[in-house]
Amino acid sequence: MTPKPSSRSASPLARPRESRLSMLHLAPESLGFALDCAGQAVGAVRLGAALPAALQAVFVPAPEGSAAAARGAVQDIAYRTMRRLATVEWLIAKLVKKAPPPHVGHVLACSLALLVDDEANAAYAPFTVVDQAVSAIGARREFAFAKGLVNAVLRNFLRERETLLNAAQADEVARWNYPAWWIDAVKRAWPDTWQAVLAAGTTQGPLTLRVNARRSTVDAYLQVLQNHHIAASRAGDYAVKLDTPMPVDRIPGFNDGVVSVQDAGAQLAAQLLGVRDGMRVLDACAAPGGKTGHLLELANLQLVALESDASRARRIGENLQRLKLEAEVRIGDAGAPAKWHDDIDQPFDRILADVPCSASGIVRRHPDIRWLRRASDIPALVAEQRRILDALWPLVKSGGELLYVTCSIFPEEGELQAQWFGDKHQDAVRLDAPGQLLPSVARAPADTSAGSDAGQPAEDSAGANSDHDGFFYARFQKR
Ligand SMILES: C[S@@+](CC[C@H](N)C(=O)[O-])C[C@H]1O[C@@H](n2cnc3c(N)ncnc32)[C@H](O)[C@@H]1O
Repeated sequence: MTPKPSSRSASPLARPRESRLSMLHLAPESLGFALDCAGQAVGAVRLGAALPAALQAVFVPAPEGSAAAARGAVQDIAYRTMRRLATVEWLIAKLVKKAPPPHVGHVLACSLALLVDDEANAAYAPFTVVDQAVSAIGARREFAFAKGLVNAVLRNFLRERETLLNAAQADEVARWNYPAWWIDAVKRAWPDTWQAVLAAGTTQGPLTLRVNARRSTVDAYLQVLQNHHIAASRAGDYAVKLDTPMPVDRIPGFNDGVVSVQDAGAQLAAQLLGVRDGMRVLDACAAPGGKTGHLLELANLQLVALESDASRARRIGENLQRLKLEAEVRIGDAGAPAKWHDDIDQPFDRILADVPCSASGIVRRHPDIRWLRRASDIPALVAEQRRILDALWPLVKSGGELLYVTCSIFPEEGELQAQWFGDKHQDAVRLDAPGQLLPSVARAPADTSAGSDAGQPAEDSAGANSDHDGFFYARFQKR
């Protein structure tokens, strides 16, 4: 789920007039321009905005013609910075005596995020980063005074790089790049594998495709990719993982609906529901429609796709249009069926309850989530998930099934929730399902580093040594 802007800060993207930035005099294709824009996006996330919305807000006023040239670089820098935010904020605190103005701090954070990788993996040469960061700060009239500071901080970092990065390891937050409450929660939940779970979440997820079963097979599609000289491998019954991510419009067959982008762990949902032609199915929290599309690829269904957020619901239609498939899209609250379900006599054969959750299992694709969530969000989400489950259960036909799904790694939203449901609903029989899938990163056989999936099963239900996000699956049948 793409995280929504936090309700705590009503409009983190709207700057008060007095804090608006002055004109930026930089070429849109320069690294300095990208650092400035990424710095603005990081600043918005720090005020509570979701990163995709923050990036969108940065691009809107960008000079004409700059979007295409700069968008990729800005996005890449902002996402990298989110994954290393605690490390770079720790470094800034070490390297400056007095906290700089927020925009200067955010540009510094983005610049350091480009410098912490060793030179072999770095996206830009270190001195280019320093030079362009200084230009970015100098190009805003109100911050030009801080050019010397930015130059000194970045050069000092490069001089003391190893010592500083080693010292950062002693600070858990700076080392793992999650808030302290999150690190504690993962340690409590997964005492034997917590390091691998945290490390997996700071990698960049692969580009995984779902092959449309109506149009092709994994083997046939791998052949198509090979003909296009695109390296890829099987990652599940319908899943293909590209060795190198690429824009979707360059992926063969994407625009025609032969494949969709979907994580290998997420692809299990439609398979676990065991849908057959003619079934009546409710996809209860459906937007943007990833799992809706998969269900319809597997069988001819009477499918109701329910979503509470009208703007997100539009994306279900867009996705299905590309796949040339149809569902009945309804806007409504899954926790209040009386408002959208008037066919009381027609219960469902299958219900997919892909409920709102912490999204803690998909942080490698949405690295901002960890900085937006608060520990107090978890009990609120647990209560909401229970409300939705209680309301949906009466809509399941006798002999029918409900699949409970979260993209969370916290047991409160996973196994504990499934146990609560089974205890409460005596007519619910728990069926076989994967339970908790922890995020895993495919690795070479000899790799036993902390960043590998050490401590996790070598093989799981998403495929042998596959590379997938974190999910929880529980399946219940009504007696
Ligand atoms: C995890 S996402 C669903 C992802 C979707 N199943 C897919 O595979 O593309 C959860 C969705 O539930 C929606 N939602 C949240 N609360 C809801 C409610 N009470 N009733 C219906 N939908 C809800 C959110 O807006 C969000 O789009």
